[in-house]
Amino acid sequence: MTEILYDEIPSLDLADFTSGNAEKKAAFVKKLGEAYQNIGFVAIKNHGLSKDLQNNLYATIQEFFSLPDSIKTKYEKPEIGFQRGYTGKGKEHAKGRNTGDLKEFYHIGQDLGFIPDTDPIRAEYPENVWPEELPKFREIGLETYRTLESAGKNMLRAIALHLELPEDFFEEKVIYGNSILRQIHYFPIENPDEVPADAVRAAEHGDINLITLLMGASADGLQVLRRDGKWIPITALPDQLVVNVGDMLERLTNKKLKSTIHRVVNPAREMMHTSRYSIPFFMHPRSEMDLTCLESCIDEDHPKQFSDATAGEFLDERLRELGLKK
Ligand SMILES: O=C(O)CCC(=O)C(=O)O
Ligand SMILES: [Fe+2]
Repeated sequence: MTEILYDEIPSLDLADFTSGNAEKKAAFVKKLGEAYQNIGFVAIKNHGLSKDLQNNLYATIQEFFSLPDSIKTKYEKPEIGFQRGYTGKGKEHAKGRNTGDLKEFYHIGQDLGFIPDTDPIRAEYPENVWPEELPKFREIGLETYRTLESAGKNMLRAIALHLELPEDFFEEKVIYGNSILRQIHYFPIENPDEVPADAVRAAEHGDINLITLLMGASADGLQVLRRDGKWIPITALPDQLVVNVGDMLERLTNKKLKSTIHRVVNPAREMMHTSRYSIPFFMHPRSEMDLTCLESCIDEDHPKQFSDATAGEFLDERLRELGLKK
């Protein structure tokens, strides 16, 4: 297949998929499929996340990150691989690197309060961690989590149709899935000479999960690597979410859908003293999901490229590679 080289990521309207108009729905699936077989990224509007909620969440996390390190580290949980609560500056590095990224972040996971007692997945998840300094964080964070999870489910329905699977193929795999809402602060650096010469805000990487939904960031810097080697800046509009394919979906589809490498570059030296905030939602399935390549994505021209693994096994391997798990 000749690859399409986009100069920017395609924009889609999620309402075309959800509004009940069959023609618009089919057109959405086609455009999404084309984008995911090429650049692996789209920007969508009408995703259901209100501007107010986004603003409230940004205001809350800015308040959190401005607390002194001695308070923030109270909410750090190395014993659970930092999967909930705070992760301090420079702790995470991209796969294959040793230099830590110039960021700190805070994780919200699937909240135990919403999972029925009868579902054994409860036992796999740690409790969320809520900073006592910010009483509103819990409500705002969980509402954002649920809204993005529901937008993600719609995107997965469209992906299933593109793969000629039943529309609800992912439904039971993502219910009470291990998704993570990560609020990131790329912190100010007063003296750029004090950080390692090769340290960047986020070194190039592919996301681990099925899909990522990313709220508009507070500043530029995100770039995706096009297949001809050119880095394309992502400039999503304020009303859009960026939604990209992660490594789990790439595995499942035997690379039919592309988990595209991306990074966040440092600003110009004179702007290094400024902060950047961004909030990705990493949509994960339940740990038992089988990521074995779909038979329909394997043929003579596309031999199977991945060994069989469950989502849980794959996640554990990647967390160790990122320095977050021993
Ligand atoms: O900060 C951003 O814009 C993107 C962050 C990202 O790619 C990630 O956390 O996986
Ligand atoms: Fe990413």
